[in-house]
Amino acid sequence: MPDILIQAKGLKKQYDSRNVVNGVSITVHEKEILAIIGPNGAGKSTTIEMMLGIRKQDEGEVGYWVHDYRKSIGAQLQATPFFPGLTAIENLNLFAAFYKRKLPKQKAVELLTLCGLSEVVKTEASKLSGGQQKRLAIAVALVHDPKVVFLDEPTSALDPKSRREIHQLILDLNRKGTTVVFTSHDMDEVTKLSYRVIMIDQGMVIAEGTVKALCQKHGVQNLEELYLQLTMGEN
Ligand SMILES: Nc1ncnc2c1ncn2[C@@H]1O[C@H](COP(=O)(O)OP(=O)(O)OP(=O)(O)O)[C@@H](O)[C@H]1O
Repeated sequence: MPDILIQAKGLKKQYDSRNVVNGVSITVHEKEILAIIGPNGAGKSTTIEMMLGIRKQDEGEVGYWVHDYRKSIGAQLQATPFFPGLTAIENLNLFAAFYKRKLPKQKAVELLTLCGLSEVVKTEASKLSGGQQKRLAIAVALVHDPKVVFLDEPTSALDPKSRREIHQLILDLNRKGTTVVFTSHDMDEVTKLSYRVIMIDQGMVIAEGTVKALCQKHGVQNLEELYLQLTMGEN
């Protein structure tokens, strides 16, 4: 088993006295693609934000492979605030500066091209389409060559072609050694991309393993069936 990069243990978070994350433990291994799945409101984003250190847990702890982990983790969250009036490439440069990096123009254009944004390099970020903004958020997450990247619903709201391109981007990144943790509601996408899946429901981990092993264990044909079986009876 490759090295452990991040180990979250017993994470709990309450909002308004409601347990939205209720004892979640997640281990992220080096060079894997880990999918975190579960119904709307299950607590996936909150868990990710606690793992990123941007939301404080009420209980539990998160351990990292290095002390200064923020320098080596990238994140595309569901809403990435871009800077108004700045173009795609200017936003990228600004985010690079936050990491104390100077992004050479060629590298910035390469990254935008990798994320399918070569034609809108100089377009104001706020004028990009929803899907293009999502791609820019992914580019921003990669600006400092992170060792681990968290992508929260990287393909939601994308058209099928863009979705495929993001799949390829995730696979390419992983091939180059980047560890990827992502969330998705698309079970085919999860099956195609992930080495391992963690299913969260009502703030708790209800299943964990490879898609193949989980399907065998529960006697189902595919991940969607498993998902429906394990979350049945909920509204
Ligand atoms: N800042 C907040 N204040 C109050 N409640 C919150 C806050 N953030 C999240 N919640 C609530 O916590 C619960 C879990 O939200 P979270 O965004 O983690 O779910 P999720 O699994 O990522 O859902 P989705 O798949 O819809 O993105 C939801 O009921 C949500 O309304």
